[in-house]
Amino acid sequence: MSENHSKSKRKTGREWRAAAWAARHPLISTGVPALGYAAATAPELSAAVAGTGLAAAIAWGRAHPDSFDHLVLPHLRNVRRRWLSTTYTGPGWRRNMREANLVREHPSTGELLVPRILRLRSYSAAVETVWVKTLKGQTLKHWIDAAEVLAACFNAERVTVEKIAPTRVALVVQRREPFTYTIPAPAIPATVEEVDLGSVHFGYDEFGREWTESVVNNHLLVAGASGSGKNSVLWAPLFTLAPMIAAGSVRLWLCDPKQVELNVAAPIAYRYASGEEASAEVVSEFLEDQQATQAKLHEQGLRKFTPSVETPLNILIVDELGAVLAYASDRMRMARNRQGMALVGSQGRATGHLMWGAVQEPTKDTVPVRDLFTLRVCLRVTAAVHPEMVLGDGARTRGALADEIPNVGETAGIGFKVVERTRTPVRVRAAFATDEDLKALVKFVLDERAESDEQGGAHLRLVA
Ligand SMILES: Nc1ncnc2c1ncn2[C@@H]1O[C@H](COP(=O)(O)OP(=O)(O)OP(=O)(O)O)[C@@H](O)[C@H]1O
Repeated sequence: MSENHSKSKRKTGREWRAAAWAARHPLISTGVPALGYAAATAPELSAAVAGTGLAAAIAWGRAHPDSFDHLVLPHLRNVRRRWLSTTYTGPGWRRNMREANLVREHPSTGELLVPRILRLRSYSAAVETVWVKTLKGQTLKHWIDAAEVLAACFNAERVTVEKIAPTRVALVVQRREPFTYTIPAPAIPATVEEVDLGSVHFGYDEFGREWTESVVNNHLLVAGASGSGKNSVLWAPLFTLAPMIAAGSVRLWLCDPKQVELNVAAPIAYRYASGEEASAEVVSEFLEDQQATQAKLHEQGLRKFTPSVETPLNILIVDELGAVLAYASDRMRMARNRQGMALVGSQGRATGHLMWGAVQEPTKDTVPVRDLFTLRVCLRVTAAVHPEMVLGDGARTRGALADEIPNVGETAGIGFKVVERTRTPVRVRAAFATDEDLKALVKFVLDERAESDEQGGAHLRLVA
């Protein structure tokens, strides 16, 4: 009998469906009638209240654009996108779902079953996220396969899909390039105490949020074609670290095999190597330093270090990993570099020995130690296989279309990183340091050191 009941051919009545909709949208189902009632019974008072509210909003927006854009605009955008565009409301949403093959007929009633929107948030003018309750039996793959059609239906540049719960997905809809401006170099903190190594500024993400990363626990890999702006990703964090570089609690070991990119930072480096041979020496010295620190920590019975002048955080920055690990003429030297960097990659984090490297061609042949990098950024690349190589399996399908970033100067520094917890790619842009910014950074560090010297300070001296 219960079987017969579950196979009824009659659809749920309209009034019950309307009641369910009203219960799911209490603001609209109570607010709209209340407004209608107020307008009908006290039109003058309603008009005065509405007019005052509008005037106050305009005044706020003009007087304090920052707080208005932060507190009010996102809500207005949410309402506009969710309720005032045909993309996500009733018939439009149904049509889009049908185009993308994401609807189904109820087996017994023949009713059209359509995935339901749970929530929409428009974090920036360029991007919105739509949480959707999927139909029974739909998998993440169904949605990922439909992403391209959805982007076309939504009139968006890109749609990426993220699984939130067993029957819920989030669609990240990118309407246009969120980065139409260059992000200026980060400010230099005034003192060491203001530096938070767990949250170092790199730039901004597509949602308009600050892009920060921990530099204590990560080896950083930046991949990108020539001119994609790899250096900006390596430079940006140095601004936040500047007071610690000055104090000697962060030491930079720079390898500049191409002999052009990093030399401006040579005066503030602990070690600076220009050319392949010197770079190999720095890599091997770095490894020796790591091993000496391991022995020291072992002697002191410590399992972890805390960055300080006595036990500094060491960062090995390699401008072109290919030149150090793959393209050089001396095979023995390359093998030593690979072994050295593999040991740094696998054991360095415990002693504060980190490696940051840039690479144009992120293949295993070029960067055999690729998997040891824990923080990876993929800027514009030249092949569709590169985003997956850098960001992990499935990254491109999830929306990391780094190979589709146009090869024009305006896109430099734009790329993707992956949020570890959800494996969702997020579009980011690195801050860009001009030559003047870099000179100011070097000057800051040198001035701080000079001042500290005058006061008998104990920063580690330049050895390069
Ligand atoms: N984050 C950024 N924002 C805006 N413009 C940038 C950014 N990074 C770089 N650029 C611009 O792009 C140009 C190329 O950048 P850069 O030389 O760093 O690229 P690259 O990837 O290191 O190239 P190569 O591998 O050839 O050295 C820079 O001269 C600068 O004008």
